[in-house]
Amino acid sequence: MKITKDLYQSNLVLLTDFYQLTMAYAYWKSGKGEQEAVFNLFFRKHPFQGGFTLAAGLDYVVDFCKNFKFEKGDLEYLAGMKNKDKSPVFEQAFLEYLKNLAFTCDIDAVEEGTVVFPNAPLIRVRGPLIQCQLLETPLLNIINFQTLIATKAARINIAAQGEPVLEFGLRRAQGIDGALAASRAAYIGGCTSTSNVMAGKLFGIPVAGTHAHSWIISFETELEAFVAYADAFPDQCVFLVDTYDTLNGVKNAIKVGEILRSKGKEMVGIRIDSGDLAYFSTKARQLLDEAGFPDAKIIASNDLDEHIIASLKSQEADINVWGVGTKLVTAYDQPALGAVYKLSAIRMADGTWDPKVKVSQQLLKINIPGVHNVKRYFTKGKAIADMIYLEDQDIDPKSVVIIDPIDATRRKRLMPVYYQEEVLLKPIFKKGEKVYDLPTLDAVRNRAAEQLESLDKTHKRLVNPHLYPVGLEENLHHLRMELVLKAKKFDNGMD
Ligand SMILES: Nc1ncnc2c1ncn2[C@@H]1O[C@H](COP(=O)(O)OP(=O)(O)OP(=O)(O)O)[C@@H](O)[C@H]1O
Ligand SMILES: O=P(O)(O)OC[C@H]1O[C@H](OP(=O)(O)OP(=O)(O)O)[C@H](O)[C@@H]1O
Ligand SMILES: O=C(O)c1cccnc1
Ligand SMILES: [Mg+2]
Repeated sequence: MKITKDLYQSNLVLLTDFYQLTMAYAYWKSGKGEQEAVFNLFFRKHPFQGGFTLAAGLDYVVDFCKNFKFEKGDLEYLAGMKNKDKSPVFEQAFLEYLKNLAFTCDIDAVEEGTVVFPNAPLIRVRGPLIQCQLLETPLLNIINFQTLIATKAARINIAAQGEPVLEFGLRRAQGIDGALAASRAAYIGGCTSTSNVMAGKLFGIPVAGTHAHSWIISFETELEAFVAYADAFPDQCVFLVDTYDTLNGVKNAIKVGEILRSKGKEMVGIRIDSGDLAYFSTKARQLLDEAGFPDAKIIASNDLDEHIIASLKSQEADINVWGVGTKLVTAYDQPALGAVYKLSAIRMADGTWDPKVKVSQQLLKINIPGVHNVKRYFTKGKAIADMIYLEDQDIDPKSVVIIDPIDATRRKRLMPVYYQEEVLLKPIFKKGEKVYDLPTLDAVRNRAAEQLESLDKTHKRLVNPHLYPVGLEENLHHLRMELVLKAKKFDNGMD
């Protein structure tokens, strides 16, 4: 998908925080700009108090990197930026440098639709410091949001237990790209369609919908409105029944359903958008069944989320299709994922890597150093643990121990000889050249479904999920501890 071309008619190289450009300038001036570095994008805690996160957004990242170029207009804008004393912020030679800057990084990333866990990288960027730094903000912007919404959608779809979830969020989404990116991510997370026609056009997502109360109240009576709708859409009739009196609305839908049937057509169903959805759906089901419409679907909407859907399921509501808008596309209960992008290694003059940690009072906030990757172990198709390991470390496959990054007393011994394994970070760009074929959106959606299937149901519980084990390989754990102790100079760790 070419977001830059289709949506913005330009590249997005200035879609970054100003401080990335000022740092880039200072790196350049200090001669460090080309020093090779490694940064990792990861999050520290699952959103929505859940037990899994579904990665999304890589397609946009690839598009962003392919179009990473400072063009004339971008440089003119930067040239016009002035300090308080009216001197230019960026000297001309630096703007020349930006003009000639070509994207040359290596990017390794988990594929879209992969289930991911805290602390393990979703994206690893390796390349000249300046380029790595300039990628921080756009990569976080893209991945944070789409991953958040794909995860929310997956939770909603889990609650719906395989029944279709129609995404209705456009009117409440966070602006234009918030809406489009949310529709895309919601589809990856398992939604069956979007109401957003432009998302349909841009991404090939199936577009679907019913009609609004305005249609009904524009007529003298509800029955007239249903008849006129059936006339326009004899093959796709879903009647919104709750404008005046829901059960009377169902009776009117049945009347029009019978008219349609006399013409050899079949109504698709009804939609209920207010009131007690358990009560009205059960009553509506009885009326439809008694009238000979057992196949008519009952669609419910109205501020739904995974918790209300799960509650309606437990109340045995007779709902077959779920329309979900606001709470999905705005990630209502947690508006940001909180993924970060941290430097983990820098290449020294002698060619060796210098692993880096940013020390914090909380172990949770201390990043994982070095050039690392993630391996997932499976037994009988089920994911059992993820190991974060140093890429150049020899690991004895017969005895793998992973250590919890927050609590080193929590360890798990793995016997990989009995397992299948998958390295999660896949090469996407090598020296700036794309080496990865982007899958279609449908393939990403299928991967998400398979990945969720590979996860034990205890991790997919909506509340108080069982923690999936993610640990550091022993050597990486020791390296991290060593660096932390060194940085804290041993004695002030308890200030
Ligand atoms: N049986 C139910 N169990 C749990 N939650 C429900 C049930 N029925 C509906 N809900 C949810 O309760 C909330 C009801 O919203 P609200 O108080 O706005 O009432 P309403 O029926 O939508 O009123 P209005 O007619 O003004 O739209 C919605 O989020 C809806 O999804
Ligand atoms: O409730 P959501 O999950 O956001 O789903 C979309 C909602 O948008 C429409 O009504 P709208 O909210 O615009 O008006 P209403 O609440 O007055 O029906 C529709 O009838 C749904 O209720
Ligand atoms: O098609 C629908 O029923 C629909 C679309 C947008 C928002 N609410 C409902
Ligand atoms: Mg509403």
